[in-house]
Amino acid sequence: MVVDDIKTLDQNDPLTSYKAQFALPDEVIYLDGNSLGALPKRVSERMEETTRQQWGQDLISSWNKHQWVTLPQRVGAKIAPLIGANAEEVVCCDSISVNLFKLLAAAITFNGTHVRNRIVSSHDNFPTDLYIAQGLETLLGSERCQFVDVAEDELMHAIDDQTAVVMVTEVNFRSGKRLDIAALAQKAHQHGALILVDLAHSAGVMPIHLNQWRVDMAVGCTYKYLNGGPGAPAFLYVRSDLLGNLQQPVAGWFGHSNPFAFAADYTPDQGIKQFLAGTPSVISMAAVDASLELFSDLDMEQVRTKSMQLTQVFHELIEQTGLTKTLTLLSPLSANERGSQLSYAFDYAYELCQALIARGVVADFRAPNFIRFGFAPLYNSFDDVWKAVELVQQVIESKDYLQPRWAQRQTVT
Ligand SMILES: Cc1ncc(COP(=O)(O)O)c(C=O)c1O
Ligand SMILES: Nc1c(O)cccc1C(=O)C[C@H](N)C(=O)O
Repeated sequence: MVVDDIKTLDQNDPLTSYKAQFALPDEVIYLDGNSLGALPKRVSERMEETTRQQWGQDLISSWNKHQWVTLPQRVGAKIAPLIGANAEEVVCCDSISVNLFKLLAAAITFNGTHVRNRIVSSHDNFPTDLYIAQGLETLLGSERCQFVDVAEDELMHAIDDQTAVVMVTEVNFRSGKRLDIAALAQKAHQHGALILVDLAHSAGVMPIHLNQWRVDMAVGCTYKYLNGGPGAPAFLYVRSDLLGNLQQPVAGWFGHSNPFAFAADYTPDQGIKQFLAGTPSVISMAAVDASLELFSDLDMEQVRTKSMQLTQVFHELIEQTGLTKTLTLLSPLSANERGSQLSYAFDYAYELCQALIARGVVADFRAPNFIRFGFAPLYNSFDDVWKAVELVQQVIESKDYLQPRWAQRQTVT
């Protein structure tokens, strides 16, 4: 592959105009959109309007005038087509962690008997997913709720008649490996279990077909490929025919059928609104709402095609420059089997990551020893990939990663 091939790829990129929609610094090659997505310019404009006019001038009347009160459902409805769901099956609220607690607890109580008491997951899942399941087991007791975590490859075999809910993340945050969600859903249903999918590393970067795959419940975040900003609220999906049959444990007033009646007793809403708990974080959610405008005309197949090309070209260049002698690919070799990231193991991954950041290439390090490059098709170009690999080569060949100054560890890496 030569630089002219890269130019041709950029010239033929149907998504090339999207980059101008983002406020990225000129000198930075940002390959960390899988941790925190870049800032869309329209989000800054919306923040200005939401704070200055809606909050500043219209004050409390904005709950009605600007429909703040229905923002979780309206934002959920915008996320729905991106995940293959109907508008009334999705709400935007809380964090993934809190939404997992609500849905796992609802799934365990839905499936009722003490015989069907297991949450099955893989021990390579994102830690918060594991912690929430462990916490629920502690809360309910292991007779009522037993958490079983197995190797990712063993998931299919671990699903049995004792399984109440299978909890999986579509794209593994370490390796980037993609699971076959339709197959897992089928296996869960054969055993009478539900399936709950974490879409943190999939939403906004690949087509997702929750209804078609027959997924019962899902969660995802909006701060990665949906570019909603740091700490932006998460989303939650429940299949329509389960709505009304599940009861989530955080029975807050925003999940009440009529919150502004201020009744003393809790009557849950029968729709997706039941999964809300308290007052929505209006400002953060307005940011998500604005960012989602970027996705309204997007063809997610096109996004996926470019995402696969970006990871493919990056790894081809790593191979071509002989860097695979130093960096060991942790992600699946086939682009089709991974999400929009590449992870490489290297004993000096932390130092390499710091030396790259100093040169304007932002990737991230994950303990104990790997560097992760995330590719956001809306604002990463093939030229970014070319330049990033050149800089990786420069740092590795010069052994600059051995400089003691890179070894100073930060809390968030
Ligand atoms: C797969 C996955 N699940 C959950 C989380 C965290 O969720 P939250 O901080 O919104 O609770 C992350 C990353 O932050 C993640 O990668
Ligand atoms: N959610 C994050 C945060 O609040 C601070 C720093 C990083 C994150 C992340 O998104 C981590 C991410 N989920 C990961 O895959 O590692």
